[in-house]
Amino acid sequence: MITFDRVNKVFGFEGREVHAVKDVSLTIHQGEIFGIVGFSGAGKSTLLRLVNQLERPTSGKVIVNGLEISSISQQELRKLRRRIGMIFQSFNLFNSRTVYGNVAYPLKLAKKSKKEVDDRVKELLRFVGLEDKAGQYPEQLSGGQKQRVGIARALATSPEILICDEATSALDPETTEEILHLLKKVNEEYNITILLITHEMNVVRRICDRMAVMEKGQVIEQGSVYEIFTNPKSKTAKNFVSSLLNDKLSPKLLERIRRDHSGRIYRVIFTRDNSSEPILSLVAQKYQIVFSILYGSIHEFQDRLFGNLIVEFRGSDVEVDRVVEELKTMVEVREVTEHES
Ligand SMILES: Nc1ncnc2c1ncn2[C@@H]1O[C@H](COP(=O)(O)OP(=O)(O)OP(=O)(O)O)[C@@H](O)[C@H]1O
Repeated sequence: MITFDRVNKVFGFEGREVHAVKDVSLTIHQGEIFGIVGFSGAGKSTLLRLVNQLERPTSGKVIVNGLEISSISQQELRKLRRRIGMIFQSFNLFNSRTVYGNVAYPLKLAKKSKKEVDDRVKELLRFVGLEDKAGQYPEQLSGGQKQRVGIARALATSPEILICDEATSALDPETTEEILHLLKKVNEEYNITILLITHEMNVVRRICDRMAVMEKGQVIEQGSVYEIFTNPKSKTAKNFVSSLLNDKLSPKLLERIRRDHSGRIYRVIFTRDNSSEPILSLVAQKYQIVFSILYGSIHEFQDRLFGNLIVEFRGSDVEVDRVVEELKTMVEVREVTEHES
């Protein structure tokens, strides 16, 4: 659906060159929600802007629906842009137009009849839950409502792709949840492929199927969200993941745990679709030892669980060794050392 094939983008800036996108190769499949994360300046926005030719690549190919877009005519480009909707962190609504007027705008540009415009605007306002706000102006709306208008407007011309540029970064956590839920509905009910950029791992965890991590213009890691969250390879991905999973033990915390707990301490990682508690309880019961969960979390990734727990086992060395051996057949277990914390 969208393919970046060894794409580079170099900007000339105050007499020097900025290599904003470096040799990026990436494929986003039809119907998926794909997230790109990275720190500020990593090149995410530039990569997005290459998809609808707001930027042209310095080298390499950007292919959208089989079309290599740097070689298409102006007319084809206009058509392509109608098939790509876009929403922004700052909503970019027309303040002088009503909610209705904002959503109707791209339809009028596409020269739809009055009835077609009216039917479509009403359908979309219903879809985003704003039927009763049609006559209001953006300044009368909350941030979440404004983004709903942004989404309705982006969907007006029935695009196949929706590009989201930090679409929830200006919203509070509860409103973010509502907008993510709406984006998921856009993806499922209209079968629209979504490409989003964000610096919030929670956004990716909640709705994306696959993801890429960018750093200094390059894609340094890509894969399923579950894969990257449960087994990040690069230092940057590890940092992003632990910011959300909160799974790092500071040396201070480890010291306190050691002081307060005399048993042997292990990190237990669940990456399968089984719940942590019964496994730990069953094995502990079998060998008659006691365990306590000292720290950690269990996260849900769409329909899969990931648990990362710090567990103390109390019993004789032989018993604990047996428990650990048995647990290792089901989950990942490793002794917590100063080094790994
Ligand atoms: N038009 C431009 N002219 C010159 N340099 C640019 C231009 N656009 C982007 N850059 C530079 O390219 C690099 C990547 O910027 P980009 O905006 O793509 O990163 P980003 O990951 O989206 O960051 P942010 O999250 O802060 O928007 C930065 O160093 C930026 O300063």
